[in-house]
Amino acid sequence: MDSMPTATGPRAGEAGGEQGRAVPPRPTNPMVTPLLTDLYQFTMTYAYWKAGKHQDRAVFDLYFRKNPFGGEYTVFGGLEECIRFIANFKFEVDDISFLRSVMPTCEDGFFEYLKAINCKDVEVYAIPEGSVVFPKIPLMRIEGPVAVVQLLETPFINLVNYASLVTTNAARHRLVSGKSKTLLEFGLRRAQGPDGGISASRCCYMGGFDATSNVAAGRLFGLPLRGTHSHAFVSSYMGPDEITDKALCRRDGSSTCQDFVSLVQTWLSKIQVMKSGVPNFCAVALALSDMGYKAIGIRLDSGDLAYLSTVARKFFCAIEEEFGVLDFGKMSITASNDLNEETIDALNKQGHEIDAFGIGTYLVTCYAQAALGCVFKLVEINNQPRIKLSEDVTKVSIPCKKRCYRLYGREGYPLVDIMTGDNEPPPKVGERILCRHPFSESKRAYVVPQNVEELLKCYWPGNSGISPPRSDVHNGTTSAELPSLKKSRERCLQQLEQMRPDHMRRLNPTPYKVSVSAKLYDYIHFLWLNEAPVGELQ
Ligand SMILES: Nc1ncnc2c1ncn2[C@@H]1O[C@H](COP(=O)(O)OP(=O)(O)OP(=O)(O)O)[C@@H](O)[C@H]1O
Ligand SMILES: O=P(O)(O)OC[C@H]1O[C@H](OP(=O)(O)OP(=O)(O)O)[C@H](O)[C@@H]1O
Ligand SMILES: O=C(O)c1cccnc1
Ligand SMILES: [Mg+2]
Repeated sequence: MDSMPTATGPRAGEAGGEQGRAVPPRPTNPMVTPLLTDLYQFTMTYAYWKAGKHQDRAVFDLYFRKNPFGGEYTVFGGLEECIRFIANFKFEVDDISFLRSVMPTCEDGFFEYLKAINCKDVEVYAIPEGSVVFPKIPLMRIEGPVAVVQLLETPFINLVNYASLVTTNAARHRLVSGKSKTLLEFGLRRAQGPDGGISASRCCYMGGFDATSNVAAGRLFGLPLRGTHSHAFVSSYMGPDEITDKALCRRDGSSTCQDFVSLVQTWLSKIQVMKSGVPNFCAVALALSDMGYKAIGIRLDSGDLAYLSTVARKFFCAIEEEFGVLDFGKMSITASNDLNEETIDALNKQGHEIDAFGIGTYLVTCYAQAALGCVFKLVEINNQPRIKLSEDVTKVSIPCKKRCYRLYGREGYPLVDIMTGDNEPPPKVGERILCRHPFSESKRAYVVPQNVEELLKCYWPGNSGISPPRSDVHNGTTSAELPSLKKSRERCLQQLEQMRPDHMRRLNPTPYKVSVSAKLYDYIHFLWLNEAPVGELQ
């Protein structure tokens, strides 16, 4: 379990010790409580209870239907917060009082039932956070008493939807920038409220950013913090005369320069050729260098960033050459100002000398696409498969409790994801398997996998959860530990790199194949025909 501190109070079960196991902390945002759901979930829970079917064993899949940003991949985020949520799922006394006031016709027995609800009978299987994922494949499979799991629909989608969207956005910015660039998330001021800002900082780090300017997120998640300074700071000085304490001690403490400002001005007189802040920066950097300090660099925040970065780099290199200041030419150049994938792509095409991009508004608001559109669909109840039909074939759900695998080809690339029925034997390395498009009869392919990866792992009850003692093996899958944020970031970067490049390109990327086994295909279409009414023409 991630050992990040939380600002929201003690870990559930902390006092009791729960057999000495570590326990997932509360959700990062204290607003994430069992009331953070839609009213209709309570209406349905009441109806399940009233009908005596609240304990029916249900299986729901959480998935999305289409990749965002015109791309052909998504990065999964938000799992840890879901696990924190169910680990601490409990109605407080005043939650119950409030629910009584909004559901005045419900019997006392229903509220007694709600009071006693927790998630000890719920199981959550999920793809590890930070994984590259595709439409239709369940990101999470949630099993448990139908009335309880129904209450999880809204908060789970809420926790996964934006997290996955912004992680994907961050990953896309990483891919267009290239591995060698430093990416700084500067979005807090433009994020959709405090929660948008905090979640964005965590997710952008997971999606491949290096650091954030968001101090609260730095503290909550242990993220690297970085920052420069703004125009206000520069323009707050009317002139050098304002600087009263002019002394600067050498870095090694050996002596003190009584008038550092004059030292800077001497340098400035030697290099003043460019009409910008760059010579000012260089004069200070050179004077600092005299005193044994090393300046870090500049940030460009307006104008033509490709041109200005090139001019600044030339200036730095000329100074290195002229005055023999080692590595002055390698001074870091950060750029910001309404950057996004397109502008970074344009800068790359023009050629530039930027080392670090500071990206805010377009990144955290997910300006190019507002939501991912995750859904939570019932796929089985009391071992009976359920299917949701729709005129729109992309909206037909894939029934049954399923297992999901990623099959890798000879060159090491993932070739296809495949869903099978829960009881089907898993695909085997070196054994040919038929992969079928779930809805299009003619689309199918044989695959001989060189590697088979099972995608869904059991995260709840986890082997570090507050869940009651029970076998750590569920459905043949050993409970997985939630990885640290750093590990999820590594997973994300490694998986992005492992994908075939044509799936990842920005323009007209090739769709990655998502399939079902032949057996599941037949079963889906059998159910479909069974459930779809036959029309009558007159
Ligand atoms: N070389 C470039 N190629 C493509 N886009 C660029 C380039 N340089 C900067 N941009 C982008 O062009 C836009 C310029 O913004 P804007 O019109 O506000 O100009 P500005 O120079 O920032 O003005 P101001 O100084 O008033 O803020 C920004 O979105 C920036 O990221
Ligand atoms: O541009 P973003 O990608 O959102 O990145 C963050 C921006 O926030 C700051 O300025 P701000 O936008 O507050 O003021 P400015 O536009 O007047 O510089 C900073 O200088 C960046 O430009
Ligand atoms: O540190 C910076 O340069 C910064 C931080 C937030 C927003 N804009 C810039
Ligand atoms: Mg701006």
